[in-house]
Amino acid sequence: MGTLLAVRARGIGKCFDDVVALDGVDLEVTRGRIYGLVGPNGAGKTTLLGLLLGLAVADSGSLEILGVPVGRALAAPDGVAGFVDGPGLYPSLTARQNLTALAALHGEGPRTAGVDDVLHQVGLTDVADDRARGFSLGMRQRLGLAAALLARPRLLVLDEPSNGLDPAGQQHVHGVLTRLAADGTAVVLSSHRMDDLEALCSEVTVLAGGRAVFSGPVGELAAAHGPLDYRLVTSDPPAARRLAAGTPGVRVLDATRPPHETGPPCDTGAPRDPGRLVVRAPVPALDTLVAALVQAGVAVRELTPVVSPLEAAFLALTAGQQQEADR
Ligand SMILES: Nc1ncnc2c1ncn2[C@@H]1O[C@H](COP(=O)(O)OP(=O)(O)OP(=O)(O)O)[C@@H](O)[C@H]1O
Repeated sequence: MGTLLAVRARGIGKCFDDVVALDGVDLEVTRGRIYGLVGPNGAGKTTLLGLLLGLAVADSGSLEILGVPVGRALAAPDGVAGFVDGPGLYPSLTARQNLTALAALHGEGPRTAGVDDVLHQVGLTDVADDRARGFSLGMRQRLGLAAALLARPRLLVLDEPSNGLDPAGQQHVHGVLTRLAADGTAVVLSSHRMDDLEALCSEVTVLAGGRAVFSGPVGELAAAHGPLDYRLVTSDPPAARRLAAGTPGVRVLDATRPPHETGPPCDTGAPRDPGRLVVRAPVPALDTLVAALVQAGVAVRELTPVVSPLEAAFLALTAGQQQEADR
């Protein structure tokens, strides 16, 4: 079983003076999978990724990478590549020169990829001879990814690889990562974007205040939240409001409150947009409400979660922990 794991971390702790960046974090990443780390700012994501890259050493706990225990010395574990805090590039060199310099450091061999190949993989062939200085953030991210790919890593570690990518760039990078995983590489990435997680990751760890508050399949995270808030637009808003208020399990919320806010619902005072209703309900109660609306001849024109289930779960999981950490 151990050899199937690219990362096996147990009880990882890391402090910076009196700041507890990681507090007993466990992490298991299987080879051939894309694993997501999410969490609010300061949750500990970059710190954890830095440990995987050998840029820092944990204060406590045990860490095994690609089956090899990580020691106390600062060193990039064999078979691992990636970046945290943005890729390190030479701005005055072209994309190709940056990669050629790195390739020379790696030394050519069966375990390294060619410069042209990685440029092609990340879609930078056309700008290969442009200086990195003039690159947009998204292009720098792609070049950083290309640099990591040179080493043909068995574990790829990326800190917010989607930063600055336009939708086409994002799709391209997703394609690269998906192919790598299909070939057996384990990918660990951090992201603030739930769409990244949904599109890419099979499993995810949610960090808040240095602790893992959720670890498991992305689908389970989406289900890890109670009733969602739904936006309800109908042909007869007053009737819909009355019916919603009378349906067991359905709470009518003030449609003017910020959509991400969780906690007890507000009163049902007149919303700014009287045609729109926001209700909080578990799915069975929502079904009952929709049936009641149809029976009363009220047309349902829109019924959508105010935030995605994944986002709602993320907000609910991290809010309490983060407040605790901030105290
Ligand atoms: N080198 C350092 N020196 C001092 N404190 C640090 C250092 N690196 C991280 N920290 C602190 O450790 C905590 C975790 O930081 P980290 O950068 O890992 O969080 P993060 O989840 O990556 O945040 P973000 O989403 O903002 O990138 C923060 O309180 C941060 O200020």
